[in-house]
Amino acid sequence: MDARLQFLPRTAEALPAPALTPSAPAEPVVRLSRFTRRFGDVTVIEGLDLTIQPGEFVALLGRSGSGKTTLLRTLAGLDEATGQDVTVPQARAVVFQDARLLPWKKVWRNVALGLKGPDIRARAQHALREVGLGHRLDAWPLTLSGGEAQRVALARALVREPQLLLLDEPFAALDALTRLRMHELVLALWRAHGCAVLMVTHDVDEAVALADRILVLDGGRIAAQERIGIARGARAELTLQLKEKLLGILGGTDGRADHVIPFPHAAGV
Ligand SMILES: Nc1ncnc2c1ncn2[C@@H]1O[C@H](COP(=O)(O)OP(=O)(O)OP(=O)(O)O)[C@@H](O)[C@H]1O
Repeated sequence: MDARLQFLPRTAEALPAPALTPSAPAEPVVRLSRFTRRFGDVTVIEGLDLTIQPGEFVALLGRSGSGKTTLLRTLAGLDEATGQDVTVPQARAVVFQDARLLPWKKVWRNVALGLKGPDIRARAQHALREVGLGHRLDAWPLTLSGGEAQRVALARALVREPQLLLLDEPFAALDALTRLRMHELVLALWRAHGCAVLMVTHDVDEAVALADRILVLDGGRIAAQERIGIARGARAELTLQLKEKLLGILGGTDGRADHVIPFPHAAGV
């Protein structure tokens, strides 16, 4: 790890989200041990170990086809993990690149999907307020912008109070300004809810801006990881330095990990 990253003090902003009690050593929310996934003869992930602590914000980078979505789908329970040692919390939620709203259900009903009880509209309303869309409760999904639809998808995830929030390139389809606003929103929601986050992204800048820890998946394993022990507000000057390092690992030149020339694996972690 870069010495500058290692020795800069952690500030309050960089500490885990507030729902945690620092005195109680918490169990990890995710524990994968020697996890392997094959599709036919092709091994996508091999012998991968991964632990995520409560309240931790982890970004997962990797070239196209490196298995990021496969790993995320396993953690979401959407892919089989037969015979594997996989520990994930029951309370988990996923947000994909596209919002996947049901167009025939009003916005609040999309958020409340699967919830039970007399107060589900109020719960959906609360979640929609959190993402700044309290006024679009009765709107139809097709009347929303792309950014608004992703906010609804976030509300739908958070209304379930997940211990683990899985984000699969959630901002990739948004314009640059909307993406920056969504970064601020996700950080605010993460702090308010105290859940652990695993975010798949191709965007090194996004990973540096948001995460406590960045993992690079390559060759079916975690090829590198970086911990960022400084406040998010103070990261701008580090971005270039860290970006160069991560792009070196990914073998890229333009900030998008899927546009890169093959590069030898970095040292394991
Ligand atoms: N259901 C499946 N059947 C067969 N092969 C699959 C299946 N799902 C994924 N794969 C293969 O596994 C590999 C990893 O796919 P995955 O979608 O996890 O990669 P990724 O890192 O998320 O890629 P991208 O960045 O392009 O989204 C790819 O080669 C893909 O073709």
